Amino acid sequence: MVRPVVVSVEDVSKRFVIRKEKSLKERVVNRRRSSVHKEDFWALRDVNLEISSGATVGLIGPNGSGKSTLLKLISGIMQPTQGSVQLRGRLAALLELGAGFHPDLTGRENVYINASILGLSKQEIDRHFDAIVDFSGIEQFIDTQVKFYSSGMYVRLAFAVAVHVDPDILLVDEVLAVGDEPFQRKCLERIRTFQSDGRTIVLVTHGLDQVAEFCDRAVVLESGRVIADGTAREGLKKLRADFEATRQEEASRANDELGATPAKANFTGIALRTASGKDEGPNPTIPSGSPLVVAMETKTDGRVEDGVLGVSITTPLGLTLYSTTTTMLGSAPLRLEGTQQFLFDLSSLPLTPGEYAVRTTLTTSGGSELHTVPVAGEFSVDGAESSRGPIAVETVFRAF
Ligand SMILES: Nc1ncnc2c1ncn2[C@@H]1O[C@H](COP(=O)(O)OP(=O)(O)OP(=O)(O)O)[C@@H](O)[C@H]1O
Repeated sequence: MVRPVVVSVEDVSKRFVIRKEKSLKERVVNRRRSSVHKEDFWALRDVNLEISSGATVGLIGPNGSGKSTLLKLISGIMQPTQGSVQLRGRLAALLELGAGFHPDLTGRENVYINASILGLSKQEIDRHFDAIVDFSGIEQFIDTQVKFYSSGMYVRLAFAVAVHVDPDILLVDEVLAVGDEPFQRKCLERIRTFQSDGRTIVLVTHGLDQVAEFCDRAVVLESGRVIADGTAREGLKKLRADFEATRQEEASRANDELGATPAKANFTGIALRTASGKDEGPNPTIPSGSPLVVAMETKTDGRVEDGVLGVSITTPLGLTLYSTTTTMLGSAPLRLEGTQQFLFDLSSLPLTPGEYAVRTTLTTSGGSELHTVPVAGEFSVDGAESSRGPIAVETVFRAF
């Protein structure tokens, strides 16, 4: 079934003008000119996005990549500098704290104003009012001015309004994270109900587990551009790889700043071998409980006297299921020099059917990182599905 497009973002760019105070010297030299520099800053560049009805989309990316700005453009509280945004259906948005509610008005007054902006009549709001207050759990404070609310109370009321106005499209910015655990769970349950009702949800979050759990699509932003748009798994993989690359760059910059010249040791090849002993290409499939060999080649410029190799099995989203190192296995520190080969022979992997990844690490015995490959290989485990969770346990059921 082809689902209609309900959010269409076409060639959208957003420019902010940033004002920077001039230094005292600049002001003295240029006395007649204004005391501020103005600079253009493009928070979004050429963004194209079509979201179909019923989709749950996660907008992810590093800090400052433009996620909240994109959500504000979709919600209409901000206009694009270039391009256009089109919507079909009633929209409710939970944006950054402070947007939407008037601080000097009470919770009750804000519920009426907010819900009427979102398209409900006075009678409809009267009908939903008790349910909204009940969902928010802040009945005691409903006649208090919202400027005295804690951020969690604020979000509770805002979320309660948003989900009671019967929206076709729900936009949620990171705000949910400020609610306490029981309230977050309640919100996520409500989001699940929204999904099964076939409503459209766009979620900005740094909670990558939430994206894995809820979203059928992930859009990755970086410096205002869409760098990946696909399944949640593809998006998360791309983002994690980027975070890892940034982390490694920062670590090497920190080393440079310290004037340290660490020996350069790298993985130059990694292969997964199954019981057959052959290299089975990049994505082998093994039966549950069977062995896997991780073979690796390293190359070292100079010499490392105390190398430690590590291997981990992770889920595709990076959760570690198993991890070991040469030290943990009782091996003495490795002398790394030139090109060398090593292997870890994992004699039995009791995993349930699914997809998994292998991470490899190379450090010194003091813990300094030499090279990490977050996804050095991927493999699948096949077999009958008789349980949930990653570990395969042979279980027999008997009735008496
Ligand atoms: N009103 C504004 N005026 C000037 N610059 C702004 C404005 N709003 C956002 N920006 C800038 O635009 C960029 C993108 O901001 P945005 O809040 O969309 O990022 P984000 O991906 O949501 O970040 P985070 O993960 O930190 O919430 C940032 O560099 C931010 O400083």
